[in-house]
Amino acid sequence: MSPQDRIQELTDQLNYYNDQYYQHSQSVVDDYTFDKLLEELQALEQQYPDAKRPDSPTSRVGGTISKEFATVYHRFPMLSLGNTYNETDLIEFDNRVRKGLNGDGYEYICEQKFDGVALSMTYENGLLVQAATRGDGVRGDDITHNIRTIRTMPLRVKEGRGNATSSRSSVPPLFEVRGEGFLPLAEFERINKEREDIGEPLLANPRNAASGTFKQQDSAAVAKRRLDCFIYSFLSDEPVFQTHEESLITLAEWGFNISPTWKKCTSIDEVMAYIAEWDTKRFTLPLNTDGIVIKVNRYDQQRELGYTAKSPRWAIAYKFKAAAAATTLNSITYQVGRTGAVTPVAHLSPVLLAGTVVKRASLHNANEIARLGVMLGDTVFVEKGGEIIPKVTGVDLSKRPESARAIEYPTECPACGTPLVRQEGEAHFYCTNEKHCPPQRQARFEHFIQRRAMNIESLGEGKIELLIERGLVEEPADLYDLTNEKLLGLEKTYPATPVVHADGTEEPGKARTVKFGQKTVDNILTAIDRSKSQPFGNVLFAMGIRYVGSTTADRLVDYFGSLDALMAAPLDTLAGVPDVGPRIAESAFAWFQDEDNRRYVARLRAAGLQFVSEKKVVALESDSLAGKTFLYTGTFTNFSREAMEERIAANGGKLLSGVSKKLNFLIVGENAGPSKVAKAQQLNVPMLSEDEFMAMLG
Ligand SMILES: NC(=O)c1ccc[n+]([C@@H]2O[C@H](COP(=O)([O-])OP(=O)(O)OC[C@H]3O[C@@H](n4cnc5c(N)ncnc54)[C@H](O)[C@@H]3O)[C@@H](O)[C@H]2O)c1
Ligand SMILES: [Zn+2]
Repeated sequence: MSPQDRIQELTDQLNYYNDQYYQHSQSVVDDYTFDKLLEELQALEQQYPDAKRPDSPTSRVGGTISKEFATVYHRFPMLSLGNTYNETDLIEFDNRVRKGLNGDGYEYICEQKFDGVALSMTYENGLLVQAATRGDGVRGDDITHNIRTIRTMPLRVKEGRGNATSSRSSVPPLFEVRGEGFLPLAEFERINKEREDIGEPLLANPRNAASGTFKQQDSAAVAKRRLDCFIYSFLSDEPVFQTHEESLITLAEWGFNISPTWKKCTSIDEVMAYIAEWDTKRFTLPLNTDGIVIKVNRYDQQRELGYTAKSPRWAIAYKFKAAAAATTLNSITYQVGRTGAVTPVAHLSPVLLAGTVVKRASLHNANEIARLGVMLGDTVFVEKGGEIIPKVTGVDLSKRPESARAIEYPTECPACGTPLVRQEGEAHFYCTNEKHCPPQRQARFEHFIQRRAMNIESLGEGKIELLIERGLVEEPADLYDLTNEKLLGLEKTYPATPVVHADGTEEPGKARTVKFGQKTVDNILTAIDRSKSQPFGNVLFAMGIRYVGSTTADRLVDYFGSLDALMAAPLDTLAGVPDVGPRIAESAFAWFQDEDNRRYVARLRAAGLQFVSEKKVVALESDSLAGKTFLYTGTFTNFSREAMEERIAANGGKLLSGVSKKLNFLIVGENAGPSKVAKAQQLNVPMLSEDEFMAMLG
């Protein structure tokens, strides 16, 4: 292929990766591969400038803006960062800085390169007035209402302490801060556990999950995922600070969330030491990072060095290659989850990876095994993102031993022998023996006792296992037949699992004894009794219907008010409930048709659980809004949120949760969400002012 053709090919390929990455929150290739291809394109374009295309990814910031949000123009362009994976380039960068500053002394500030989504926040008179994504660097999406859900993002800046020693105690009337929005790892794990629990496909990684969440329309749904943001820069028309360091210190005083991991370095050697220090320490942070950002500290020097079309000349990102290690795949076991999904787990020869010993890694599903082409006995690469369990990412075919054996994916459930099935479009095989498959049964109990369900967590940590084993319980309804007599004195010792240390030595680990003393039994019986007053939404969630997570359960409860109404509802009605849709509706409908499930529900009812919503029923004032659907956005002079919702209900109207074709009216208050308004315009949904709405009430 000619170099010119290669330029065409790379441009198309990289533009496609960018589109997937920024528009669809998906990484088709890993960052290292992407960056190497970009480097190749850059080198070719330098050699053959005539072949360079105007849409080349080397001279543009990767993202674009979307139609779903209002567009905002950035006051200062949001650029990318030059990056490198090696120290030689870093020394070259340092040389360029020195040359550029003509022998003037300089310092660097080193920061973590947080792996999330770039955000820009504008403050006017101390108030957060606008927040936007980077978009194409010039224009971004207005996602102010989503950013307001971030608890660490000040809506109002804390005024300086009035120590009057510098101009920095007073907040300038107009400024912008930039930061990285992210999903904390613990939150990512929580969401995925919940998704697994209700049978939803898992989110691929925290970065993609964060970028997908920031682009959601419904900020109530965004608020449920506890996004966070680290601020790392300050911009204003009037000079406020002399150095980046000063801005970081002051922004923290103003109430911004500044990661305390930054450090001032006076030489490139100190920078290297900082990089070495964080190479493994970064895995202790609450979020993923993928490198270190090195910035010239003084603002006047930053201005002197200036910018390329795409990135500042005064900063560079040193990127860590994903932490990877090679080891042997010894065996695979298959785990069965609550919904019967079978997940293969790779058992490896212990290997040190980013400071911890890894013995197990995730292989996701049968498709993934086929995609990797992996065999037992192979040398495999394992990689660690921030996730707890690392993943197998490739095979070293050159090391395949003659004894390597093909992986035979089980055709029967490893726990109960039921033939496995796979539905069209599903990645997992399932064991359909929902009721009697032991791991599914145990997981059903664990689901039932969790805090957001019946809150009987004193039964955790091996106790359920023991109750099942002794034949005291078969299904969660049996919990309500437990007595002091049946429980007191039960005991079992679980064997130790060996612990492998970083130096390869092994320790036998500790055996664990589960014991039902009087105090434990009292706690359990009290919690079981108290669970009878858990609200109906929790009970519905506890039943463990596939796809019915706790939010969906609450929506169904809000709509139907009682289990009888829910069970009597035809499929169409179920599917019409806001945020439910056909897939969940079918799952719930089928579940309630099943004889066994009906019997189970009857037992829970007999045990005295809540099957009716306690939500107060609003007395009907008029039917002036009958048959009409409403949504409101912003704040109102005459109504609080609750009052607004009550008036709609009391006059026969129905509240929807988002702008759709089903919406009849959008009531627009002050500070209305621009995305809701834009969507309503797009769908031709009429908008009402507060006065117009009051007139409709009559
Ligand atoms: N795998 C793929 O398919 C694919 C596709 C497109 C892009 N990418 C990756 O994304 C990179 C391009 O993304 P980019 O343009 O956002 O550049 P970048 O990620 O290399 O660097 C710029 C970004 O770093 C972030 N950042 C994090 N911590 C920071 C800090 N302390 N100070 C300043 N900025 C900080 C900001 O969001 C900023 O916008 C590529 O180099 C590649 O690695 C991957
Ligand atoms: Zn089974």
